Amino acid sequence: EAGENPGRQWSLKDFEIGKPLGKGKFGRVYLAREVKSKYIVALKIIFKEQIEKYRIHHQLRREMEIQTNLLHPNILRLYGWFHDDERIFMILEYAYGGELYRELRKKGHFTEKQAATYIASLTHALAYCHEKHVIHRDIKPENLLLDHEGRLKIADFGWSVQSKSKRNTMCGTLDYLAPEMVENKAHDYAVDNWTLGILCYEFLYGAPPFEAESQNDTFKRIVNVDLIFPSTPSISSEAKNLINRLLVKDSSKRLSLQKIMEHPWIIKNVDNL
Ligand SMILES: COCCOc1ccc2cc1OCC(=O)N(C)CCCNCc1c[nH]c3ncnc(c13)N2
Repeated sequence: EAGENPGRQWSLKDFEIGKPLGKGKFGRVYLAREVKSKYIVALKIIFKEQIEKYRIHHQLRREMEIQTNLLHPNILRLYGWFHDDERIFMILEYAYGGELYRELRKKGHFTEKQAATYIASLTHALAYCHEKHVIHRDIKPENLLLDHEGRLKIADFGWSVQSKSKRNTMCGTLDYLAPEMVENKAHDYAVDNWTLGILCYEFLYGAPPFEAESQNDTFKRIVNVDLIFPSTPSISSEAKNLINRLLVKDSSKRLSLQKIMEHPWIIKNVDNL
């Protein structure tokens, strides 16, 4: 399998490129097959001029070092990478189920059982990242993928940082950003806990809680934690309790990842805990 000899130098001639899987800000992802082993992978192709233009070379390098060292069932594997004169190629685990948000748009919203299962998977993956001093900071539905068994995989670590200290660089779309980030204050691991609250709400209602016409209105709703639970779909009080304990302005008062795993809504709705 592609990961067996990580040290070896890969090149484009080792792969047959298949259908495009999607287009991101900095690159396109394709289905691909390693010629000798016939192993199926995803190949993310990023143009070097894009990297120079957006001056994200060091960030991309950090992201690839981080993702190579992360080994977790809910984190998309980065098996290795190579480059030619104008492109960088990332050899990634292929997620057959594609992007989770397509699933969310198709279904409108997930059942409480499905939402709780995804939140538990994300919590496990984040606990693992925080143990390795990695803050993801940019978890949003299009960076969440599903494998052939419908298991959640976090893909893009574009904004992750290997950090012990507090960070305060703006990043990501506003909807998922915690108050301390949109207020450009120093922030720490707890931003990922806030994002779990945003995603839990979005999985259950089909849209993020602070969505608004303008970025400025979203900004105001986030910093005021202007949280409203619509009457439909009708959601259990346990689910609302979890969301209320994650979308807390004071980052030190947000429910910890450990406490999320022990929350009654998770215990009640997730099978293989
Ligand atoms: C700096 O980059 C770090 C790595 O980022 C990614 C790795 C793998 C990705 C996506 C990644 O970033 C987000 C992105 O490019 N899009 C939103 C466009 C493509 C969406 N994926 C579609 C997809 C379907 N089946 C897949 N199996 C594996 N990986 C996939 C996909 N995508």
